Amino acid sequence: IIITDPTKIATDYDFVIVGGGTAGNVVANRLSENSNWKILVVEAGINNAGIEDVSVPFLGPDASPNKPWTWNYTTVPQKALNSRSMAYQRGKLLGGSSSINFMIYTRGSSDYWDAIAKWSGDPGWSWISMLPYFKKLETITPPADHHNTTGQFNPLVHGFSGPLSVSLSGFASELSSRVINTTFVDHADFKFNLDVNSGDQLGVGWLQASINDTVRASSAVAYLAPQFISRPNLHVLIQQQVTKVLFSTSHGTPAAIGVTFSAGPGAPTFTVKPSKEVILCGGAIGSVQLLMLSGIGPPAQLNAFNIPLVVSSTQVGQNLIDHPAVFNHFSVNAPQSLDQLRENATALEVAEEEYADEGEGPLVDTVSDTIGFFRVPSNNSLFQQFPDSSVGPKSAHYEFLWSDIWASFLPTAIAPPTGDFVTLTQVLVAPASRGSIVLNSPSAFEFPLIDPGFLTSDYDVTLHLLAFKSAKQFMSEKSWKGFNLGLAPDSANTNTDAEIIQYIRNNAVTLWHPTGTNRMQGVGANEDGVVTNELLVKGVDKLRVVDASVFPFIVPGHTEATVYALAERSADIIKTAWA
Ligand SMILES: Cc1cc2nc3c(=O)[nH]c(=O)nc-3n(C[C@H](O)[C@H](O)[C@H](O)COP(=O)(O)OP(=O)(O)OC[C@H]3O[C@@H](n4cnc5c(N)ncnc54)[C@H](O)[C@@H]3O)c2cc1C
Repeated sequence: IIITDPTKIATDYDFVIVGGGTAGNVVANRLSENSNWKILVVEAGINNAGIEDVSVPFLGPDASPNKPWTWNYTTVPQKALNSRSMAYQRGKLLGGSSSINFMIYTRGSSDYWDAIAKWSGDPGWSWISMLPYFKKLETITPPADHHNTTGQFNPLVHGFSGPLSVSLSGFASELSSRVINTTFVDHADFKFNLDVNSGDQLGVGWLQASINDTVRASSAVAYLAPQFISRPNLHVLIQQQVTKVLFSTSHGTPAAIGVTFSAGPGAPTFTVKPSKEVILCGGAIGSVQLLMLSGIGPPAQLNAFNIPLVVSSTQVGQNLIDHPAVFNHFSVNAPQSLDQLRENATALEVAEEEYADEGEGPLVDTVSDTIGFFRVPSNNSLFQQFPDSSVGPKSAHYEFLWSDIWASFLPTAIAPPTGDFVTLTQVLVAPASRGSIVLNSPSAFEFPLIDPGFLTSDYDVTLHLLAFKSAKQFMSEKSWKGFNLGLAPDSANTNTDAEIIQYIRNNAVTLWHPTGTNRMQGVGANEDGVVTNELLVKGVDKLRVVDASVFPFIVPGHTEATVYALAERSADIIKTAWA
């Protein structure tokens, strides 16, 4: 049941989940499988239903920022990016960021999950233990054009009956054939990978996306589908922001007993008290801010705003990791490129009609349909200066995505009015730089200060430089002769290493993957983690965090699939704890 009037909620909940985003809806769905438990989700944003920008895959980049359904954060000036600030939006609607993201579905590598298991001392986080959760959460669905997908993914490592639809591209482009062709006829560095989600991610393969036929599959679409949201024991309250977690401190360890929430500054404040647990699923920014406002965080920061300390937890808001990306534009000899959709209103109308009438055409797809993961060779001099940042020998340092259009998230990289382009996006998936989130106000309605610390490690600058050279090499292989006409003017001044580095500092943007700000406790780690391996907040009872903030390091890939799997396992942990 979706509730909009806060006075209509019940008084006898077992669990209160803060945030109906990617993780929150998974946990709500799984806990409400037990009809003896009553669940309340409190979501700050609006309902996702009926928003076109949020549903049509091709419009993904238009779903944010500065929409009524986004948290319009910006970063502080990034000193290693020539002091640029950038938009740092998150989804503020049911589905959270899974309702506004680009639907790229990557699980990371087996190394990644094994590294979390080792870090936390919990074998339940290992690849072998998490693979069943990935299978449980997904249903591989046919692409919109119903082409034969044999040889484009490995069905043995996938699920076919989970809530979340995952599919391959449903609109064939000349670009993707060239990308895949490069792996067969060209350089050995660029090998084909049948399935980058098999645990072995290295190489180039077909991209899997959280799309169901012609529409986005978000955690709201999947986990709050009619058959689930109709459960009488699952209540989802929208447009109410949780402002504080309440603790009982009467005896021994403080225990979370409830939360307060409100529609905004000046609006009435309400309280709800579940009998079992409060579960924070507010995301890597929201959950951090809420913990601090509730008295859990670095004491000096809380003191600065006169917030009474409940538990000193120095790592809340620290260890912010994100993926910096550079969108490289190549002029191409491809009159059929998707650039026509942004240059020619009639072409866009035709595509919209094709989408509406037949469920086909370019609008069924997200920004890319191929993806590649690569390592810098171990004999590179970089590793004489710096330790290897990758999570293991089978894991990438950088990633490529190819788009059949001029794509950019930089206000200054404006698309030329005419011409055809390929965007090769290079992403640093194993960055060494770390940032932080700190409070800026004691009010829940003021944004915290967000500093991803992009490229503050020189190691990351060199990795991006190497990735850029590798991107140019890829685009000059035999398969691209006559097609690739060279770098577009915005990246033409990149002949020397110094020029490339300047170009990277001027052009790097976020891929919106903030991770790690409430990280799990490491076994024997010198520094304190915020949550245990079972995601309980250390130092208090009956409070958990289940979202992208708990990962101790960042996935070499995109974050949504990892959050879905994390939430699936967390639901099992919670069910076992209260069995
Ligand atoms: C523009 C963009 C593009 C992206 N592209 C991709 C991609 O292509 N592939 C990919 O894998 N990942 C992508 N990501 C990242 C991915 O979507 C996120 O990492 C993931 O969805 C995070 O899940 P979460 O559950 O941690 O947080 P979210 O999904 O953000 O959920 C948090 C929820 O909590 C709510 N909330 C927060 N605070 C409160 C509060 N105090 N009270 C009540 N509610 C609250 C929020 O409104 C939100 O609904 C992208 C993200 C963005 C923003």
